[in-house]
Amino acid sequence: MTREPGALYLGFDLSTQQLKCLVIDQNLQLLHSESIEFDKDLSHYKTHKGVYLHDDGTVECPVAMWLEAIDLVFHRMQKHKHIDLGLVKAMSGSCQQHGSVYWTEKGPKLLPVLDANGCLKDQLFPEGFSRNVAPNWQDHSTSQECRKFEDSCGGPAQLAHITGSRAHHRFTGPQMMKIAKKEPETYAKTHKISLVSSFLASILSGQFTPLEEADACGMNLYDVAKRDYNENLMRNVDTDTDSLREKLGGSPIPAEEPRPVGTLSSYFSIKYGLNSQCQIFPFTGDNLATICSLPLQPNDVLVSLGTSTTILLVTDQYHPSPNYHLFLHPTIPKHYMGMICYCNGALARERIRDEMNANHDWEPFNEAVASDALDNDDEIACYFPLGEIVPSVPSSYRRAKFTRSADGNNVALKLVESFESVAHDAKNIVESQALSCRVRISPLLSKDCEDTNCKMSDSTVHFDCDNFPLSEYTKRPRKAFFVGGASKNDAIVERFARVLGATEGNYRLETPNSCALGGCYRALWSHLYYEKLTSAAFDQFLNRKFRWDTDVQSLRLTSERDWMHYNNKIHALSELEKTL
Ligand SMILES: Nc1ncnc2c1ncn2[C@@H]1O[C@H](COP(=O)(O)OP(=O)(O)O)[C@@H](O)[C@H]1O
Ligand SMILES: O=C(CO)[C@@H](O)[C@H](O)COP(=O)(O)O
Repeated sequence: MTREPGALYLGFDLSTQQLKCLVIDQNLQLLHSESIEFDKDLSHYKTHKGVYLHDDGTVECPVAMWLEAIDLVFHRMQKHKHIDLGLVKAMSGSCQQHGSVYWTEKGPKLLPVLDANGCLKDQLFPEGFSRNVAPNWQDHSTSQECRKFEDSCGGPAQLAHITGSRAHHRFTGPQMMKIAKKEPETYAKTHKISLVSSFLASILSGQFTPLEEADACGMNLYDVAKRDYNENLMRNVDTDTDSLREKLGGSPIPAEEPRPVGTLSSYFSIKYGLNSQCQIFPFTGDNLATICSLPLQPNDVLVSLGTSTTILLVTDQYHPSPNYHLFLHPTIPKHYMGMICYCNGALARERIRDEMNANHDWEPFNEAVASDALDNDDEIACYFPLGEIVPSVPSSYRRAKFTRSADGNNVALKLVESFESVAHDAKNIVESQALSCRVRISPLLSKDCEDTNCKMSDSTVHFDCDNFPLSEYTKRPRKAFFVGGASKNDAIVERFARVLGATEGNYRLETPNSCALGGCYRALWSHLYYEKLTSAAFDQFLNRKFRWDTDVQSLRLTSERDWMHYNNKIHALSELEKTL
């Protein structure tokens, strides 16, 4: 491989609560990290945890805030003298999945002519956008639209078969349908629609950029096997499907093809001293970028402890099911990303932390989570301050004590208002979140994956201990990798690891910004591949370059005994979910 000494690569992540940007060199060495926290750094938008949450379940983000954040992140990076932005050869990155940005006819025309003496927000907002806000992935307001999507193709299993997922509130198709029906004037004014990922790529490249194919799988509109939009599903949004295709910018950019969407907009090169030839490669969804941050092998699981908790793995099998999501892999041909996503991850844990300690200090929470003396073996609970995705239930809290029959086959639950102390809630929330991941990822780990998925495909809400033996839910992953904001918390990660029970090791990525890091790696590999400086495929490239000694921290291996301990709670969780 030819070297380009001094070259730098940027990876962005426009996630729920922050815009992050990482800088790496050609050896994958992390040189700098910058982050804009929306609530704190752009507090005039009055977001709470990056979003506006409405009573009817609508959750949205202000587009103008993102524009300000983009300028601010470059402004701050420019101040760091050890980073020469002029050496940046390529950028890529990721954004929260499913969110959509609505452009007026004028919007895309403004992009190439932005004046570096002004700022993004003042020149693009409001006339560039037909909607001031973008739907956020935590939105729960599209039940009717989801039903329509599933009915229009024969049900959840059929929709999952076509698009890789059953209908989900947050998916872009149902969200666009809601806007088209409930805000017809807005929809009529909409000339183009971006996913958050293609929005950021458009801003950076100074031209409207089509969707990236892997991220397009999060819409309930894209036929994964045919690699094209499904006309029948598109009609749920707009009967004029040609016009909808046009709004989406035509066919998505093939996921695995490393070709730049353009070079950096002159707005950024002039204003912040970047190289005008810097290549912009496609941006994707945050979870899709996360799997590019690690050399994952079959049966490895990646646990992303961001605002959401998501559990991810890579597979070459397309065996869709309503119980999980499959997306095209963003960089490896003929591969897919399996995913299970929970809304109630970090924010639900924070609520319990704050009940234990008004100073938002994690210490008391961690003490409870790490404690083996705190006896909660007969307790099970679900903590869903927001409506949950899996199981698909409205906002709810349930706590129960349980007993098992002598033969272990039956569980009797007794719902309770509270446990002995909030410390029990701390340990129970981490255990139940991890246990839900464990049982639901199990079919994706199976060697006889095809059979298992077929058997499970009707059970769209609950995993089901009545009809399937415990062994269906007790497959152990090979390695578990922990990433995201909460992965720096030893107590949470250690407890999660014990429940998941990886057989060959538990690891924490040294930088919690795995999505941005995956973006950096994609930018670097794409640039080298496109410039014919490497012929290695992405996975070969990463396997060769990944530095196990510095990029991940190896954690305690889970013992068989620790892992078996949690078999006892699986049946109880199944029973508890039936009460939701
Ligand atoms: N030390 C910590 N212990 C537990 N959780 C933490 C810790 N530090 C950060 N977090 C959690 O990480 C979350 C943010 O994760 P991050 O991956 O940065 O979010 P995003 O979804 O915006 O990408 C916060 O909501 C917080 O609950
Ligand atoms: O909706 C999903 C995945 O389907 C979420 O994972 C979002 O992509 C946001 O992620 P974070 O802000 O938690 O990183």
